[in-house]
Amino acid sequence: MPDPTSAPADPSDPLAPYDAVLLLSFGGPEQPDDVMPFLENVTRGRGIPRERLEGVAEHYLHFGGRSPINDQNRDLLARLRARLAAAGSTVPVRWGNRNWDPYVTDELRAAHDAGARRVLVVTTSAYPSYSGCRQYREDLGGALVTLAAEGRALRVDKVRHYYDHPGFQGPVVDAVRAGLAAVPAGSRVVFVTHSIPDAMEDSAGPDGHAYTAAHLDACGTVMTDIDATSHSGWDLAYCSRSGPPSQPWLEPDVNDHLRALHADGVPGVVVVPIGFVSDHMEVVFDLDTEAAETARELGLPFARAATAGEDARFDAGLVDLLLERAARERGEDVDRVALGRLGPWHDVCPVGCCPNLRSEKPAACGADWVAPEVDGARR
Ligand SMILES: CC1=C(CCC(=O)O)c2cc3nc(cc4[nH]c(cc5[nH]c(cc1n2)c(C)c5CCC(=O)O)c(CCC(=O)O)c4C)C(CCC(=O)O)=C3C
Ligand SMILES: [Fe+2]
Repeated sequence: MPDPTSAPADPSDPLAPYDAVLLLSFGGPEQPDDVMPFLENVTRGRGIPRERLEGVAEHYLHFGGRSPINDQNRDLLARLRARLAAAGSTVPVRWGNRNWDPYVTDELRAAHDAGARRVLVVTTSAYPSYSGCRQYREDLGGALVTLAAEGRALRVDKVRHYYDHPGFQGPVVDAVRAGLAAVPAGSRVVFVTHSIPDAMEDSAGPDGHAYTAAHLDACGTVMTDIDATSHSGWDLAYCSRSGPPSQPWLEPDVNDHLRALHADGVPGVVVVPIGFVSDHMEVVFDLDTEAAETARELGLPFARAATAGEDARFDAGLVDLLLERAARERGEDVDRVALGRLGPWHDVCPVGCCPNLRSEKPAACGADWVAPEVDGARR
């Protein structure tokens, strides 16, 4: 296999015109000493109360101060490299994060120094919202501004959201089936995603409410593939609420919802973390620890369905999306595969999509991005 971190631009590469790929993720601490600095990175300027931060620090320390997310991304990176190489691409693939080492700015700088000028980004966030879309785009934008001031000119594009892609939904269908096989007949399917402030939901996407619309569409589409006699319906619930208590966030909380289902006489639940692509801290703490404990207290049979990220169809789907976007950039007419009723998400986010309600920051990969002037001669 060619060196995955340095390869020249090649017009015959299936990823042309791109000359680098960046897997962009959230990041997480690797050891106990990283926990507080990581949490400060995540919450800087976000108005999160100190008590919430200390509570979340304990979740991480409960798991040895190490988030599972980085190793999951290392594994995904290796699978993307292998699959792209098998597809005949020699374009280097890197991994960078918003909130922890390896940081996105450092990875883009290294990509530039290895010769890259057009980078295609794929994130580990499947749905639109400020947190899942523009915030990643702002960090890319900030990185490009920093690099431009250093004389490094780069262009980045981002693959469309993939909650509606078969590479994401196929594994979820199998996970729901496996979960239902592990609980009593007539159990309820409880899809779970990250809660966000109501104000973020109201403004998600170009016209608002795109976060819940995308989730409900994905859940409904997955359920069309599930035997209707094997369950007693489905709902969408939320986990990981943060922010001050005075601020409304999306509800119901998954724990409250399990209590309500138990009171209704539901014989069991399959909790499906459809909002997350891998078993990171929200899944292993908020669902496998907290929600599982709630179910145990209620005596409610409980199964937690797998996330999509470890399934081979997931990395195959991301590679299809990378190749699709490259083909579209070359002007080819390619079919944009999308399940459900909403149609494929934007390749380039429209102006004002998923706004930052706190401050205006330049965000890459959108129609409102203005490339910074590049200083010096290194371009
Ligand atoms: C929509 C969404 C996703 C899914 C999309 C995506 O994947 O990006 C997501 C993912 C993740 N969130 C993560 C961790 C955290 N999120 C926090 C805080 C927040 N998340 C929010 C939303 C989301 N978050 C919001 C609205 C806040 C409040 C602060 C703000 O308005 O910005 C905080 C601070 C403490 C707290 O407030 O809970 C932490 C530590 C990790 C890493 C896990 C690990 O280490 O394994 C991952 C993958
Ligand atoms: Fe989060």
